[in-house]
Amino acid sequence: MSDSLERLYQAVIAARDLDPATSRTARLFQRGPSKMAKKLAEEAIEVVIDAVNGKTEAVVRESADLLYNLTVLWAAAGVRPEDVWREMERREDLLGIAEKLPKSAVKMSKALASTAAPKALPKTLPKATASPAVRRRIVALEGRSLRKRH
Ligand SMILES: N=c1c2ncn([C@@H]3O[C@H](COP(=O)(O)OP(=O)(O)OP(=O)(O)O)[C@@H](O)[C@H]3O)c2ncn1[C@@H]1O[C@H](COP(=O)(O)O)[C@@H](O)[C@H]1O
Repeated sequence: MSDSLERLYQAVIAARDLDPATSRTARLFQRGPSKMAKKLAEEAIEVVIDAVNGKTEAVVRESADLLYNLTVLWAAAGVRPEDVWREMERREDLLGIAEKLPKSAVKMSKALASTAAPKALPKTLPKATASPAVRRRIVALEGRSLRKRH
């Protein structure tokens, strides 16, 4: 998928300077980031509505529109696809799966950091039987405390 997105991103960059009368991408660049953001939000809502209504094919089509509008906004914001892949890899290394740090883990790590003697983290992580949320939280805390040691 990342190859397709990277090809699309390059095509969007190339289309930026085309004639807005014939290129939708050039027209989006001409109208600026607020129009791009509006289109991206509209596409996201269309994906949500089609998914809730079980329209799988429509979800596929609208998701392609969503990704197109996302790459346009990335280009306008100076974000490259590889910047996003790097962030996803960082999260995968930290949490084992590419997702944001659970809010509760952030709160817990702040609470632990504020106590005088930080509680020692378990030497070994709980067996895989623990719920993913628990495993992620401990891994996340370990990740944050490791960062703090630098
Ligand atoms: N991948 C896409 C792409 N995906 C979706 N779209 C456009 O995004 C629209 C989907 O958004 P909407 O549902 O809002 O469509 P719409 O309601 O007709 O649009 P508006 O009335 O809101 O303007 C589609 O109708 C397409 O016109 C795309 N337009 C261009 N590309 C690629 O972008 C590159 C540059 O193309 P041009 O913009 O044509 O130069 C090329 O590689 C294209 O393949």
